Amino acid sequence: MLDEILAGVREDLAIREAQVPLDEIKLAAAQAAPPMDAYAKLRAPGVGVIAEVKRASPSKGQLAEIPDPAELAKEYAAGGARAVSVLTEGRWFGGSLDDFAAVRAAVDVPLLRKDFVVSSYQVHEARAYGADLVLLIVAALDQNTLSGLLDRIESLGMTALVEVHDEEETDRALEAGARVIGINARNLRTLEVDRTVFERIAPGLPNDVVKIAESGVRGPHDLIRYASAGADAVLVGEGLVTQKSPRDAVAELVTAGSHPATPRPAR
Ligand SMILES: O=C(O)c1ccccc1NCC(=O)[C@H](O)[C@H](O)COP(=O)(O)O
Repeated sequence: MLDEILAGVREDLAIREAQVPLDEIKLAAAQAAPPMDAYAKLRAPGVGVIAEVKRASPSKGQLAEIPDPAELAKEYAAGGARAVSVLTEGRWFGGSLDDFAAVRAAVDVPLLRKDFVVSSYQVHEARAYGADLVLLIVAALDQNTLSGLLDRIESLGMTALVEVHDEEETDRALEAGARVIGINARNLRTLEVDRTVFERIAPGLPNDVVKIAESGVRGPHDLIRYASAGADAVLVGEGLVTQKSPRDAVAELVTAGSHPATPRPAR
């Protein structure tokens, strides 16, 4: 599945690189408003909610139409989302950089570029579009490329969210210098969600690493479960875009995450 997605990403990237030279993208990145300190925001007290603009997925197909991603992002922000994630991959997730630009213009919370980043061109592109966070998927990258992209992201003032699925990938993320690690419960081979993966890996991460539980949050009970295993934030897509009121759905999660009774291990 990952190889198939990556093949399409590389094809689309080659087209953009031919249309807009790297120097032009770098210039636009230099002129963009400075990035927010997403690391600090994600370490704030309580369990944060990163709310995702997600139209479709390989595991579920079409999830929601989302005719106006900016409006959805405003609802997320009004519900108390600590950050917004915008999928920019088009073939499988129905996202685009146009979606990202629209969301950037609409909300003032940190924005994650959620894509399959394999080249520094995409990192500069993310900055040019106003990203504060960029996703790096360990399974998609060799170690040199992972370290190089992470350094590039941080040198541009953004924060890398480094995604792992198992212990070996976690070791690679830490070796590369990840400060924010997303543990994704969705197995990239089977596409099944196993929430115990977070519970297994998160307790072994250093205290200063921000721990994000990705996938499988369908309501406050899932957030509370991830919180008790040490999550600083949860990344939620399907559980929000399929709701009648995404604002209320975010608010419910935020309330669960800020409740003093929500159990979280001490740092
Ligand atoms: O969502 C998928 O089917 C998927 C398949 C292959 C690679 C990545 C995939 N999803 C990306 C994500 O990480 C999720 O969008 C994100 O964690 C939110 O998950 P959910 O709340 O379960 O929609």
